[in-house]
Amino acid sequence: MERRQHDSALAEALRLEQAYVGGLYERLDVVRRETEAALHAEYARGETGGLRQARIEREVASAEHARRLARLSAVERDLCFGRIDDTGGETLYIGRAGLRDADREIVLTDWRAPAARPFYTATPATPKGLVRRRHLHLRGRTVAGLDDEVFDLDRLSDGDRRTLVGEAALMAALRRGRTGRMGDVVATIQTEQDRVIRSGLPGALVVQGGPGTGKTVAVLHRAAFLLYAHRDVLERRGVLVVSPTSLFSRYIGQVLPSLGETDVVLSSLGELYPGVHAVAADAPATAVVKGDLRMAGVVAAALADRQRVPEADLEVSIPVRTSVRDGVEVVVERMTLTVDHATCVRARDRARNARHPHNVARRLFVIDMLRALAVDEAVRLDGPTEEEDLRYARKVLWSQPAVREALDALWPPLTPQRLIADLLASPEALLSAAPGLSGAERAALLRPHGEPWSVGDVPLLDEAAELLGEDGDAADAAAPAPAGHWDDEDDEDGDDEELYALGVLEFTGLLEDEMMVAGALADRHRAPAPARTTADRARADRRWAYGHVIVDEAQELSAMAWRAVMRRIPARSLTVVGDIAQTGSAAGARSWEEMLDPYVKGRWRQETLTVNYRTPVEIMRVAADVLAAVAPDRRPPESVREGGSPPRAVRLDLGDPVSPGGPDGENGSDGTGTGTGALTALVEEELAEIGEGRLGVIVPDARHARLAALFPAHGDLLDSPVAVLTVTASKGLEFDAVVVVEPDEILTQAPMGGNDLYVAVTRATRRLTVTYRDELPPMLSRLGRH
Ligand SMILES: Nc1ncnc2c1ncn2[C@@H]1O[C@H](COP(=O)(O)OP(=O)(O)OP(=O)(O)O)[C@@H](O)[C@H]1O
Repeated sequence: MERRQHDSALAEALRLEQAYVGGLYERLDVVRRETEAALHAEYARGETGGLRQARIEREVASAEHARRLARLSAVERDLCFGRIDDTGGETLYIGRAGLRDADREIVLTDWRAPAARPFYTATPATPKGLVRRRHLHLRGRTVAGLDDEVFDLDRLSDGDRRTLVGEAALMAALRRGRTGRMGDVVATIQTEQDRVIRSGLPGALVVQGGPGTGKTVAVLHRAAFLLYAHRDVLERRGVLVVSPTSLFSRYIGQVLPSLGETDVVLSSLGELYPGVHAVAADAPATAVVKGDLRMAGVVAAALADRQRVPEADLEVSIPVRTSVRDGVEVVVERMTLTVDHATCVRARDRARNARHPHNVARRLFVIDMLRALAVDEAVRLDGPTEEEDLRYARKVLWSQPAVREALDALWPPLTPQRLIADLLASPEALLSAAPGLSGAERAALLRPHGEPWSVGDVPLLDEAAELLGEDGDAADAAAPAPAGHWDDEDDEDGDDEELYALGVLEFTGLLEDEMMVAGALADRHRAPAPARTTADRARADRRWAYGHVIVDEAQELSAMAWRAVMRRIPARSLTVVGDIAQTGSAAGARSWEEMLDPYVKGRWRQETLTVNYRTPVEIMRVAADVLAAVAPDRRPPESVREGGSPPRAVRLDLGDPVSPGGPDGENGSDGTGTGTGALTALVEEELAEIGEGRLGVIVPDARHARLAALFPAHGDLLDSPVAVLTVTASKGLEFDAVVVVEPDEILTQAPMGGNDLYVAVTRATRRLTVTYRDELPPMLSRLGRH
């Protein structure tokens, strides 16, 4: 009887909610059509013609309509996912976007609006004025189910004073199989995550949290929140999300678009320098040296070494008379022009002291040297030495290949790639530029020309680019310029911007850092052209100054990488997310202070996430043992999932890591397996257990190539049912089932091996299996008991 009553009440509630939600979708359709019409009207007014100002205004309006349309399309799925009723009888529906009806009344509240906040923060203990929170589950445009939490303090027992928000909806979300891509969690954001998401824009926020605490997902929602709350600034200046690998960038790539935000730049560390896609990792010893802040001085010294003066006077032999014989021009008389050593030194010092980037300062050097050559030529030929004549003579001299060659040898036009590749390939160049490094450190840096760039090279390239001026400057500096152009040392239009930039530098303390010259910063603040999106422009421009930067898995960044990141955010508005206990890179962070204090000393705030939404309690106990062994002062997060299958260890002999092949037998009768066949069988077994989900095989680096070949991925690795990964590549990812191969080798393969093992055993949402040949490491002994 009671059951029947409940069912009919539920049916009635669903009917009412369907009526409301149906109305919201109708309204969404109307707004979309209106926006489409406005966009077409803008196009119809023509893209050309009219005053420049009017044209720009039209372009801006079109871009705004197009962005709005993209946002409205993105919110179709789960448009409305919640409802709150307060003690005053008010009801609000919460959704992915805000909507107003034809009378401008709010019918759907954007999840980011302040009014929506109680939906995420009310708990039975602190109901924030709510009497009920309802989660709506949609299938397409149909309301398929709902979960209610009624806040009735009188009925609250101590045990009920849980802090999980919308527990039923949360658990339903967590139970879903992994799709290979991270999804948004807008309907089930938890209170501690909400605090991170809505923390203010200015300054540096550090989000520290153990594995699976939703750091990544929370900061992506934070990006969407900041764009909503500060759209004016951030749409112009852009938001950058830096991730450790491009695999991880792809893994998280869907979250912001699903929240209606498509204009955010996602970049891996190896892609931070436009035009380079570095994926290679350096050996730990190399990574440590390359990541050390002393490398900034080494790059500067390497550049200074390329600004030379001849040991004695400069002598250049140029043709003065030629004649044509048999149709070929031959030189019949040459003349040697000289610039004395002291003048060469003066020209070099003057160019250096101007404090312009190398490729810009080169112009000063070349002008001075050409002038000296022109004077010498005039003296030798008894020619005129009026300024006008010298200017002409300079131009003629610059067209002489011998002159160009001589000056290029002293102050060459350089690209960052050329400077760094030349430096790292030459023991002599390294010795000269890095006398402060030990012999072993210099040896660790050496690499042959032509090797692919490593992720650790990217900050060096960035450093070089900052000192050289942009690539375009190298081309300009190499090309002959009209004499008049080279006389103008300053770009007058840039003066105001340069003053503003100086102000910014002083404010942020960068002036003391001398990390960038004001001219370079001024370029970053010049008014944008309206045609391309902010993200497009920012992505292509190494010197872009972002409005906000989010750094995920931030513990992996070296000190040099931080320098490159900070350069992109002169206003120092950034969110830093990570877990010091998961640091895998030997050049990575041991503490947040160590990495951040050089830039924002005493001016950063920290939030800590404490609840693990990924790893079930049973697996987390194993992870906690690992953590206790490698970082006894850190506490693991508390898991909300229970009832996962018990994690297990399986003895499995895969042969030697380096020798190809190894035994190829099947499972032994005692449950011990040998060979890759046994691993394949184990993976099949696990796949059968998880049904639709994904499985990750996490392996020691030395075994990766051979084991990855057993499970070839067709297309993107993330879409494949089985992904074989090194620990570094698995960072930040998660799978329904995980098989960790040879934990002993993971522990010993790198200085931070303990942290790596902690990462590996915390990637599973449901099942964990560890395979080993000889002995389980003592910190995994709990597994041996299963
Ligand atoms: N509020 C939430 N509602 C639903 N799912 C959530 C919530 N918070 C986190 N999750 C899920 O928990 C999992 C872990 O989240 P996430 O990857 O962001 O954690 P993390 O702290 O970055 O982990 P790690 O440090 O191990 O990389 C993801 O599947 C995420 O969707």
